[in-house]
Amino acid sequence: MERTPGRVLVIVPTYNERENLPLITRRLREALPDVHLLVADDNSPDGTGQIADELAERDDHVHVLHRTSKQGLGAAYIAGFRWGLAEGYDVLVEMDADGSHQPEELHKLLDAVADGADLAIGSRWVPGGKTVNWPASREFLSRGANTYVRLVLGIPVRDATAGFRAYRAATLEKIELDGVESQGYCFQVDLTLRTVRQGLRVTEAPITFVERTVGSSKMSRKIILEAFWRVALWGIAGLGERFRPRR
Ligand SMILES: Nc1nc2c(ncn2[C@@H]2O[C@H](COP(=O)(O)OP(=O)(O)O[C@H]3O[C@H](CO)[C@@H](O)[C@H](O)[C@@H]3O)[C@@H](O)[C@H]2O)c(=O)[nH]1
Repeated sequence: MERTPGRVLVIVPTYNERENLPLITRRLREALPDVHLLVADDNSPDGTGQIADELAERDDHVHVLHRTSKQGLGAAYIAGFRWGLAEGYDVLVEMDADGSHQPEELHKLLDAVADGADLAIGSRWVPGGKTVNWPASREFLSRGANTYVRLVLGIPVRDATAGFRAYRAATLEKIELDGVESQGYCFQVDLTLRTVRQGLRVTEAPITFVERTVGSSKMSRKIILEAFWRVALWGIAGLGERFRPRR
């Protein structure tokens, strides 16, 4: 039986996803008809924003946030979270537009939240999780990045870079979104770390990540470097906290 932990908003950040957006919208609406969708578009040159507007005109469960320029995944999600919190949603979900994250698996994350998780992560690297058609280089990078994160930050999460996740609204309210500066994919690690450090409950549910067949990844060297230096700095800051003399 389907269980929902309240009003759910799925936030989909988009940059040049005109072909993917109608398909992912249809799949989500069919899989979970009650959930709402917010498209956070960074003024995509390919007209994704206009496609989103057309979808929203036909369906009152679809909403659009138009942003002025490409400012990274993290900034788009923060804007989406703020919109969702102001509108009173109980659960805010992150999901890619390109079909890598399957709407048909979203119920696993919502079940985990209904069972008490403050953050439920759709994980490729727990038993039962997997990837389909992902190039070996991307798998190597993702596994390496997660090992680096675990070693440097010591957080007990197998897939801290995963982008399919469900947050309780209360979690986002506690983790001080104002202080988040990460722009690229390390945004995912940043929010995981903040959630863990608040003593909140993080659950990983196994998912199948399917490599996109249309459009292209926005992964770049800049995104990898940002993740590398930010994680190192968070690790050093954490060590400083641990060894600070107590008075
Ligand atoms: N608005 C906005 N959207 C963006 C931006 N950059 C990427 N996106 C959107 O964010 C989603 C994910 O981007 P991809 O470029 O397709 O990601 P990926 O390489 O497949 O990376 C996936 O794996 C990463 C590593 O595990 C994850 O960290 C990431 O979230 C994602 O799931 C897509 O819907 C894409 O359009 C941006 O600057 N602005």
